Amino acid sequence: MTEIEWWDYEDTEELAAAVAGDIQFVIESALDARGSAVIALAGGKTPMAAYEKLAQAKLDWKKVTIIPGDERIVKLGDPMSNVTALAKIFLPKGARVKPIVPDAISDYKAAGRSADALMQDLHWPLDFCLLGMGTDGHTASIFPGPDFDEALSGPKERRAVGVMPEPLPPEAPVARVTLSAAAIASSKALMIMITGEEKKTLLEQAIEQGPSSKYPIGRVLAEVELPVDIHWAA
Ligand SMILES: O=C1O[C@H](COP(=O)(O)O)[C@@H](O)[C@H](O)[C@H]1O
Repeated sequence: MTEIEWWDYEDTEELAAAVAGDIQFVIESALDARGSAVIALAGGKTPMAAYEKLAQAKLDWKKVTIIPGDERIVKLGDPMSNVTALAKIFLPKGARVKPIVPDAISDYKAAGRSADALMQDLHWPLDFCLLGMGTDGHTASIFPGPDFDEALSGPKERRAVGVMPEPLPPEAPVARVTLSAAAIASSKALMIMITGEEKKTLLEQAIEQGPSSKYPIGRVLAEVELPVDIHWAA
C-alpha cells in the first residue's frame, strides 16, 4: 500500500484553492522539464471550483493537454459529459482538451478501445491524475460490474477500458470509459479530491481494507506505489 497523506480544509473554497495550486505546480514542473504537460482530470461536480481557479493560473496553456480520467458515453455538450465541462473551462485558455469518446458511439467496449488507442498516442505516463470518488466508492469510472476485473487488472499496457456499471449510478446512469487502474497507478503524480463526511468515512474504510476492499477506490489505491495526497473538506 502506498503512502497516503490527508489534507483537511476549513471549507470547499479553501479546498479548491489548494488543489488548484498543487495542480498548477505539477503542470509548471512538467513544462519546465519537458516543455509540455499531459494531465487527466476527474469529472463529476466536486472538482469544478478547483478547475475554475486553476484556469486563472498564468501558464503556457497551449502546451498543456487535458483528458478526462473517465467519461460518460453521451454526446458532446450533454450535461453529463465530463470533457464538455473541462472544455468550457480550459479551451478558452488555449489548452488542448481531448474528448476520449467518439461522438456517435453506442458500443461501450468499442468506445474503450478507441479511448485506449487515443491514449497510446499521448506522451505517457501521465504527468498528473486527479481522482474523485462517488458515494458508492467508485473512482474514475471503475465500477463493480462485468468489466471490473478488466479495469482493475487487465494488461498493464491497457490505458483505457469500456465499462458498464452495475448497478448504473443514478447521477449519470450510462456506460462509461475509464482510465485503467494500471494507467492511474503509472501516473507521475496522483491526487484525490473529495468532500463530505460520508465520502471521508468510506475512503478511510476502503484504504483500511486494501486489496480486498469491496470499493473500487480501495482496489485502485492498493495498486498504487507513489505517494498519494487526499484533499478533503466537509
Ligand atoms: O461519475 C463520476 O463520479 C465521480 C464523483 O463525482 P462527484 O460529482 O461526486 O464529484 C467522478 O470522480 C467521476 O469522474 C465521474 O465520472
